[in-house]
Formats: sequence, structure tokens, C-alpha cells
Amino acid sequence: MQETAEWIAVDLSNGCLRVWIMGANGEPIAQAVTDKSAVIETHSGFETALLALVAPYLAQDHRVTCVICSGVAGWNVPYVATPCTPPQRVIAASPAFADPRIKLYIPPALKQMSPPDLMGGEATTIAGLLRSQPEFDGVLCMPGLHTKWVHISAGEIVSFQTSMTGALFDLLSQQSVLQQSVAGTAWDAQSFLTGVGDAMGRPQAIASQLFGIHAATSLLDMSGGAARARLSGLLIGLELAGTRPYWLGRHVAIIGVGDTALHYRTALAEQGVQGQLLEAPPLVLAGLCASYESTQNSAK
Ligand SMILES: O=C(O)C(=O)C[C@@H](O)[C@H](O)CO
Repeated sequence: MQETAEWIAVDLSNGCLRVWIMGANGEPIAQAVTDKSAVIETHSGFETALLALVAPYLAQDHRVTCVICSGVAGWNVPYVATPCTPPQRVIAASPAFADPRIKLYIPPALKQMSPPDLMGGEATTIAGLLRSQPEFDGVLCMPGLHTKWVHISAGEIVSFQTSMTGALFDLLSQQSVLQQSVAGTAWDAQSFLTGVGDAMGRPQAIASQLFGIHAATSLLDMSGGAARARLSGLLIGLELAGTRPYWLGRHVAIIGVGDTALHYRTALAEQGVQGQLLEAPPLVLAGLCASYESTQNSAK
């Protein structure tokens, strides 16, 4: 017989919905990820996608607690100001989940007033990191649609800076003249490094360097792999040019998944910074567990 969830951990980051079905012993009994076609950016789309993943594990006679690390557009999530420890105390998500079998909780988001910046679910990942490494002192690079650079000291998020690098890559590769140039999944490592160096050397020329990819594809037979890698390299190089105070001479941990995290490590290594790679999902789960414990403690 299918086991019922004790509670459900929900990660909604970078356009992807991942759930861990947690058993009574505090360990996951199952996990699942939505496929890319699911619409999760709206409240109703998110509800449909979440139910599709968790429905078999819901109880019929009581509400199952779901703890989610970041919200959907239109949710009413309060902000906590930095510097602060990553918030673990969660609140009931608003608007509430329509299905009566689920009670959804979310931690507050973070705000930095000067310069103005916002952080959502990454704070839960940071809580997870500090659970296993409470002494961590340094900088986190968290690649994504909105890459975060976060200064951590004495268990606190001291300051952070967001760069829309992943979002720019998606927009340019899907909705610009570069779409044809970068099609496919091939990758040319040298073109990536050259792109990083060109953007860092002349960040003011980025708009021209980007069009140059289209021109080189048309005139010089630049391959799709070289074009794709150069686009990524230019954008990551531009980001590194703008975040120098965060990484120069610092202990940097890169928290991410897959190739993107590796590309950041490669780009940083070229600048003489050996970034430590950490897998994001276990840290997100650890942070969600800390949030769930806070719901249990406040219920006592
Ligand atoms: O709270 C908001 O409004 C954000 O935009 C936060 C966002 O940057 C996430 O931290 C990562 O996508």
C-alpha cells in the first residue's frame, strides 16, 4: 500500500518544481520533479503541478503540511531585512492552497535596502548549508535565472547581489537574433573561456560582443557549440566584472546543479579563485527540514 506523507518538502527554484515526500522517520520516502512543460509561475498552475506530484501521498482525513522555500508571483510573502540569519520560521502561504488536503507554509523572503535587492528561496538553501557548516565564513555563488552572490559571516547573511545572468541567457538564446546561432546543446570550452575574458576585459562592449556572435556565425562559420559557449562566457564574464568585490580573494562556494555550476567554477578558476562546488538539492532539503521543525516547535 502507498505510504502517506508525514509532510512534504517543496523546492520551487529556477522554473523547476521538486518535491520530497517525507516519512515518519524524517527521511524522504519518495521524490519527484515536474517536467519542463508544467506551468508553475501562476498560483493555479502551481497548484495543479504540485497536486500531480503529491496526490498519491496525501491523507484523506487530515491536512498534510507542505513547506515551500519560495513563492509564486502574486503571493503575499513578507520580507525580513538583511543583515539577518536565514529565516526558518514559516507562515501559512497566502493565498491558501485550494485543495483541503494540503496546508502550505513558506518562510519570509529577504530584502536588502541599500543597494535594493531581494532574495527568495535561496535563503532556505543557505539555512541548509549553515545547518551542516555553522562556521561557514565566505561568499556563496548561487547560479540561476537570478544568480545570487551572498556574503556570509557569523551565521548571518551580511549582504548580497543579484545578477539576471540566467534570465539574460534564456532571453537572448530564445528570443533574439542569436536564437539560430546558439541552437543545440554542443559546447566549446575554449569559446567559453574566451567569452569570459572578453567580457571581463571590455564589459562596456558587451552589446556589440553579443551581436558579434550572430555575425561570426554568418560570416566565419562559427559552430553552434562555439556560439552557445561564447554567449554563456560573455554573460558570466560580465557578471564577474560586476561582482568582483564578492569573489576577489575570497573563499567562494558555488551552490548549484549541473553544467551551469561547473561553468561558474571554470570562469572563477581563470581568475585564480578555486570555488568549492556544493550540490544544491540536499542543502535545500536540509533548509526545508529546519523550516518544518519550526512549524512543529510552534505547534507545541
Ligand atoms: O522576491 C522577489 O521578488 C524575487 O525576485 C526574488 C528572486 O530574485 C529569487 O530570489 C530568485 O529568483
